[in-house]
Parts: sequence; structure tokens; C-alpha cells
Amino acid sequence: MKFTKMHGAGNDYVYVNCFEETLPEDIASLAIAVSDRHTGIGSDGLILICPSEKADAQMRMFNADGSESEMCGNGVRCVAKYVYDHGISNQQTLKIETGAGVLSLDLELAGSKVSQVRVNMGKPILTSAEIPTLLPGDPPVNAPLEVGAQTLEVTCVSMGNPHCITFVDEVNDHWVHGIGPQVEVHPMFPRRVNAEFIEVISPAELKMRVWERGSGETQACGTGACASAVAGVLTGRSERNVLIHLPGGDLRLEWADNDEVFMTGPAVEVYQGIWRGTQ
Ligand SMILES: N[C@@H](CCC[C@H](N)C(=O)O)C(=O)O
Repeated sequence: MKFTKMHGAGNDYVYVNCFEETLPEDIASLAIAVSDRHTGIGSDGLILICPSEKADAQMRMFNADGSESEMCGNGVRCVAKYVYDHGISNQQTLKIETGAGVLSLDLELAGSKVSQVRVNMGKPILTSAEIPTLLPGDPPVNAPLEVGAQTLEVTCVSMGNPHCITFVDEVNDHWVHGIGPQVEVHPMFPRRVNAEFIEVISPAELKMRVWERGSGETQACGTGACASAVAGVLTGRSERNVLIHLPGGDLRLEWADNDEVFMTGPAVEVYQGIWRGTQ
């Protein structure tokens, strides 16, 4: 199976061009195998670039534990880069079908290759039943969430996939590795959740680390950055236009007046290879 390794702000996935490749039926096991950083290719998960009847391509995204997610913000920028750079489409505005609907993406070129992508990520989902969470409020804003001996104040937002945002004084390992895994599987989140921890540098600048559902800590999470930008506005901590610093790079976010969230960030191809399985 031919694959391409790509990343967006350090959030790295193995990408397979399903216009050309045929995959085994058990994609969850394939995602677990390729993602392993010791015995596989090493990645935060597996992303399939597939033909679509309503868009230039369809993205399917699997976490490192084999679970399928509805959306991946950093992934969809890389899918757009792949579609353009590999000649599947020559348009500089692309439509990509995802589990969160068909998204529109504007490509910025450096020479003949895509370097940055601006994505219309659509409107955030703010009803607790749809996020989904059992916490009260549409959406829950600064809602109490008991984790061990601590009570966090969390704000929940879905960008097609669920996010639980906690604003903290200092983003550190205690939050990401101590609290993140407990938030991910907390009974208040029936489909598990991605846990973001945010330090406010100024109303226009946030620092974020994430514990992702199904993959653990990653260098960046695009949907998490969108959800955190929305949470910053909902809690009165930040402006509608913010720069978010993540361990793997920066993302620019705007929650526009028409309620749509726009994310701009890099997309990078690292190498191509052939996966021969785990014989
Ligand atoms: N890193 C991604 C999100 C990937 C999916 C997530 N772990 C989930 O299960 O929802 C992004 O850039 O959005």
C-alpha cells in the first residue's frame, strides 16, 4: 500500500490515496498498526483520501487507537494539499466531504505547491445533546466537571467532533497527562471527548495543549483550536480573532459574525513510502 506522511502544525498522519489504493476491510487494525511509533510508520492516526460524489474528495479519519472520528482540522488541510499537489484537482478553492459535512478550503501556494490552507470549518455545534455531553447548558459554559478530587470549569463545543475546554493558569503536564486522559473517558461524555487546556496570553493570543480522544497528546488539534476559540468568546476571555500557539506551530482562528469558524494553518508533505504490513 502506497502512503504519504503529512503533518499540519506537527499533527501527523499517514495518508492513503484511495483513488488508487484498495484497503483491507479492517481499517481500524490498519490504523493501529501504521500509527505505532515503534513498530509502524509512526503517526497520530490514518487518513483516507477517497472519491466523493459531492466534493473534490472525501476524508475519512482514524485515530491511533483505530476509532473513527467525524472530523480532523489539521487533516483536512493536508487532504486539500494532497488533492492539489498530486493533481486530483487544479482548483485553488476545493470542497472536501467530511463527517461534519462538505467544507470549503482556500489554498495558498508557494511556487506550485500548497503551503497554507484557510478552511471554512462551519458553525460550531452548541447544544449539549449534539456535542454530545450530559453536562447541562446549551452549550455548557464554565460548567463544573468532577475529575478525581478536582472540580474543573469546562466549556464544551463540537466542531463535528466533541471538545471539552478548560482554561488554566499554566498549561503543563499535570493538565495534559494527569487530567486529560480522565476527561477523555469521563461518563459525562458518551462518545468520549477531546480535552483542550488553554492559557490566555492576551484576548488575541492563546496557548493550547490537547489530549486527543483516541490518540493521546498531539502537537496540535485543528478542531480543538476552533472549539477553543469559540470557548474563549463564550466565556468572555478572548476576541473573535485569535492566534493559537500549539506545541507544533500556530493556527489563526476567526469565529465570524455569520457564526462560521475559519481556520488558517500550514500543511506539509514529509515523505512517501510503501507499507508492506507487519510480516
Ligand atoms: N487532530 C485532529 C482531530 C482528530 C480527531 C480527534 N482525536 C477525535 O477523535 O475527534 C484535528 O486536527 O482536528
